[in-house]
Amino acid sequence: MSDDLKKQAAKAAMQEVRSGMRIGLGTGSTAKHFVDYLGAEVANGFECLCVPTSEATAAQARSLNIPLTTLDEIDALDVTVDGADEIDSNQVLIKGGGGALLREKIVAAASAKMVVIADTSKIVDQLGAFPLPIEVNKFGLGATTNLVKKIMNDFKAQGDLVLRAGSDGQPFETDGGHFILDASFGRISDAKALSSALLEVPGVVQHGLFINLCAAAYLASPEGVVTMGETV
Ligand SMILES: O=C[C@H](O)[C@H](O)[C@H](O)COP(=O)(O)O
Repeated sequence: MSDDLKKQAAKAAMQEVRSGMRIGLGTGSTAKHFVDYLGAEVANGFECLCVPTSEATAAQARSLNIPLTTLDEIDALDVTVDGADEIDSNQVLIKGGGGALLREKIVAAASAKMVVIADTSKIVDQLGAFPLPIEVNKFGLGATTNLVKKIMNDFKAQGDLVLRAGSDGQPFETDGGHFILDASFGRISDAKALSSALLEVPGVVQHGLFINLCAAAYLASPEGVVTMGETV
């Protein structure tokens, strides 16, 4: 997706925020543009209190003087704006391509409204072409991997399960100190059942299926920004 389309989606979603709001800040190359736009507004006197979904977003927000807090200091947010790897017509998402899915899901669930920003290439008829990120505890990695493989088999996955590697070739470590398994399903026909099955595995911390969390989406195409769900 072109950077310009990411910017257009992020700019369009700025209409979701008002001065005085408590805002969740997503992670990734699209969310980064939203944080830039928000930072420009803050420089002009816009007031907000924000919770970042990753250390990377926190660093960016601090550099822009965006006031930050935590979900220990406040227990609810008005809105969260975040990217996605896939979105279907029911606004079910796959997220976690950047490894931030756990904090992203915690922040989205604490928000009155989650807004997705992406380009229209992220819209899919059926979820699953993008490998599903599954965040797992380091302890018992082999046993957890076997149980996840069994679930993939039960759900007729068409691809492999891969331990994500970082740029140094070592296993990628999340902000929470966990590993990520990327599960290539090919197609996911029952996201709810898959979610439940994965969460039954003791070593699975969380997965990247976001169900009943996304309320609205701004999706940019070369022809303009289309919306899904309850935009303002
Ligand atoms: O862990 C990362 C997040 O879920 C991202 O929001 C997602 O991967 C989309 O990222 P991008 O906007 O860079 O395509």
